[in-house]
Parts: sequence; structure tokens; C-alpha cells
Amino acid sequence: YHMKVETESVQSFLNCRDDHSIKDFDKFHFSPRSVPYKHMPCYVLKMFGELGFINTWRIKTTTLARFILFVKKGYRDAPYHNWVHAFSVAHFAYLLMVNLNLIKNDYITSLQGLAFLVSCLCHDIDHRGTNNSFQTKCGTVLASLYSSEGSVMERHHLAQSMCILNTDGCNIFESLSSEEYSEVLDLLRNNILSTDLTSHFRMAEQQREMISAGFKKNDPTHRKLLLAMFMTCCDLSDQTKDWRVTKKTAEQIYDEFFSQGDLEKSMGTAPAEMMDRERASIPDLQVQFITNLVLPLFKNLADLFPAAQPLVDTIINNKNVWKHARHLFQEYSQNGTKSMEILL
Ligand SMILES: Cc1nc2ccc(C(=O)NCC(C)C)cc2n2c(-c3cc(OC(C)(C)C)ccc3Cl)nnc12
Ligand SMILES: [Mg+2]
Repeated sequence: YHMKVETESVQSFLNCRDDHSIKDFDKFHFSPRSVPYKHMPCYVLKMFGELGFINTWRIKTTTLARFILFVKKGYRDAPYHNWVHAFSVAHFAYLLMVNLNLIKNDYITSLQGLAFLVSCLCHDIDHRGTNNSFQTKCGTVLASLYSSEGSVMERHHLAQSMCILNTDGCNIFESLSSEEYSEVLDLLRNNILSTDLTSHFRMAEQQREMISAGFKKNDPTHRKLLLAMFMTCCDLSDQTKDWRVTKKTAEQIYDEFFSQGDLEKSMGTAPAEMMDRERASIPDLQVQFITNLVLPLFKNLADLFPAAQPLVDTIINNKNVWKHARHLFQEYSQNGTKSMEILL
């Protein structure tokens, strides 16, 4: 049986070498969700290779392959917070490093780049499709473990990632010196914890000040804020793709949110409006989310990196489609078609 699993997993790393059907993999407009599911592990390996991490950090290919498969297995089949989300977030980290030349232009070091890519891949491992307030409200096991420190889910994602690194034959950082090793684990921790909404809001203010005051490449605090900003950009990168992608993502997210709302109702607690399928208006919520969170973040990115301006334009286009959708929804919802099908 083990032979079968091993050969199957080895096979899953060979089939993207000759896959010439994928064009523009390195471009901002490319949608990683269009990569065939069974080719995703192979494209992760490709990204590590293209960024030079395999050679620079002496990563054994078999170790990296096994690590990727363990990370993939660590994700559940939640409607949104699944392996495909992790792959798309990691792909955007790759796009930022390639298109903004982050390492070549000394915005980040190669070690920070390695930690950045690994953090994106691992940032939502073992997500259950419910958010932090659900954990504390319902007193889940994860809440009992982490609620005193906050960022309950993110601490769990980090703990799961550490478990995989400590699994035989999966430690991709084994060739690093002890200084590099402790630095990369520090980076992993900061990056994964920065994908918590509350820590994002706390850092968003400092990021704005950093950019208006002028970014300093060798300022360690600026470095930390920049990496946190990159993590959130990657987590929200579906918003930078064409309408079909952002629409599909919204369907998956609200599928997850409404399931949590149903669960909370069955437990006798009232869900937030965005989690309540009876009350939520998806276009309104999306216009708010894009206006309050997504746009300010990517405007900051474009202030620092003008090459990222096309991303802001795409986000604004998608926001306008949601604005137009609001009228459609109001019109149709009188006839009860509250579903997303009516959106082209
Ligand atoms: C399309 C899209 N709509 C969303 C609508 C609402 C919310 C939500 O949680 N609202 C609560 C208030 C307090 C803001 C999140 C949404 N969302 C995310 C997302 C981002 C996350 O965290 C970072 C990356 C740090 C922002 C964490 C979890 C998620 Cl699901 N990703 N895509 C989306
Ligand atoms: Mg998360």
C-alpha cells in the first residue's frame, strides 16, 4: 500500500513539467484556481524552484515534495478555506516576488521570501470553516487552547505547520544553520499570525504611516509591516482577478459563513448579519468589504510598488460590478431569487 501511495505522490510531481497548456503563470492576471487540481502540488514545487529556494537553501526535492503533500492533506474540504485557497495564496506570493523583484531589489531577503511562500501555503491549515469568534462563543477545543492569547485559528494553523516540519522527511529547513532556522520559524509565526483580522486592523494604521512617512528598506519594523501587508494581500488576492473568480470566491465564502450562521442558530445564539442567510445581502457586504479593507490595502501596495496599480484597477472594476449587482438583487429579491445565479 505504501508503495502505491509513494508512487502516486511522486507521480503528482512529474505531470506539470510537460504541461504547456498553462500560459501566463507568472502574470498578475493569471488565476491559480484554473490550474488542474491534481497538478497543484507540482506547481508549488515549480514555484520553489523558480524562486531559487531549492538551491539557495539546499532543500532536498523529495523532502519538499513530501512536505507539500502533508500540507495539502492538512487542509479540510471546507467550501472556501481549503487546499485550493492555500495554493492560490501561495501563488500570489510567487507573483509578488517575481513581478515586483522583491528579493533582487532587497525589499526582502531570500530567507524572508522562503518563509513568506511557506507561510502562505500553511496559513490556514486545518481550518474548519468557522471563524475565531465562533471558537470562543462555542468553547471549542481550539478556544480552550488559544483563546487567552487571541488569534485562535491562526495559532492552530501555526501549530499544525510546526507539526509537519517535525514529521520525518518533511523538514524543508533541515539544511539551514541554527540562526537561519530560528529566524525562519520566527518569520513563519509572524506571517501566519498576521493573517488574523484583528492583527491586520492593528497593523493597517502603522502601514499607512510607514508609507506616508516613506518606506525604509533596512528598517526592521518597516520590514515586518511590509511582510504582514504582503500576507494580507495574498490572502485577499482573489479580489485582484477577473469577475468570474471574485464571484465564485464570494459564493464559497458565504457558503461557509451561512453554514456557520446555521450552526449558531441551532445552538441558540444569533449569528452576525454576514453569517445569516436570512439577512445578508452579499453585494452590499462585498462593497463594504472591498471599500473598507481590500482597496485601502492594495492602494498601499501600489503606493510602494507602482507595478501593482493594475491590481487596484481590477478591484475597483469588481467593486462596481457588485454595486450594479445591488440593484439587480433588490429587483429580483422581490421575486425571491436571492441567489447568485442572476449575476452574469
Ligand atoms: C471576499 C471576502 N469577503 C469577506 C467578507 C467578510 C469577511 C470578514 O471576516 N468580515 C469581518 C469584519 C470584522 C471584517 C471576510 C471576507 N473575506 C476574506 C477573509 C479575510 C480574512 O483576513 C484578512 C486576510 C486578514 C482580511 C479572514 C477571513 C476571511 Cl473569510 N477573504 N476574502 C473575503
Ligand atoms: Mg486564515
